[in-house]
Amino acid sequence: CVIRKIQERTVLQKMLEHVLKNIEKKDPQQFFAWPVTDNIAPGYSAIITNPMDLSTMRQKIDDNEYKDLQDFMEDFKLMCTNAMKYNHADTIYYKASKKLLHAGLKLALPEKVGWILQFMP
Ligand SMILES: CC(=O)c1cc(-c2ccccc2)c2ncccn12
Repeated sequence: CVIRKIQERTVLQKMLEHVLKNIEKKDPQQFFAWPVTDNIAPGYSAIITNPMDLSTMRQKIDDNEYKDLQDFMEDFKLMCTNAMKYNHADTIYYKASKKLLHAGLKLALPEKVGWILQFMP
């Protein structure tokens, strides 16, 4: 049997996990929790060429695909701007994504995460 090596979580992964958890708290309706499907959003995959959602971001943290916080925040901004592109400004999804974008950017400010940067190699 192949013993799956328990990967050590890097300091960066722990920090991104912390930011992600706080972003998830800002999306109680879980609009951003999973990939948007063409079933719930007609024509979505034709309009949004680079889809992104919180479950995909979590998987990328686990697979250590983010090289730094900025890299992670690029995916977060992509997720929010996708919603503002597909949904009209008067929809709950557009409004929720705008609110989430601003709340999420604040969570990534140095005074929010700076304390951990001192532990990074
Ligand atoms: C994020 C987004 O664009 C979105 C999430 C949802 C959504 C709705 C219910 C449950 C989960 C996601 C959605 N529905 C229709 C059109 C767009 N959306």
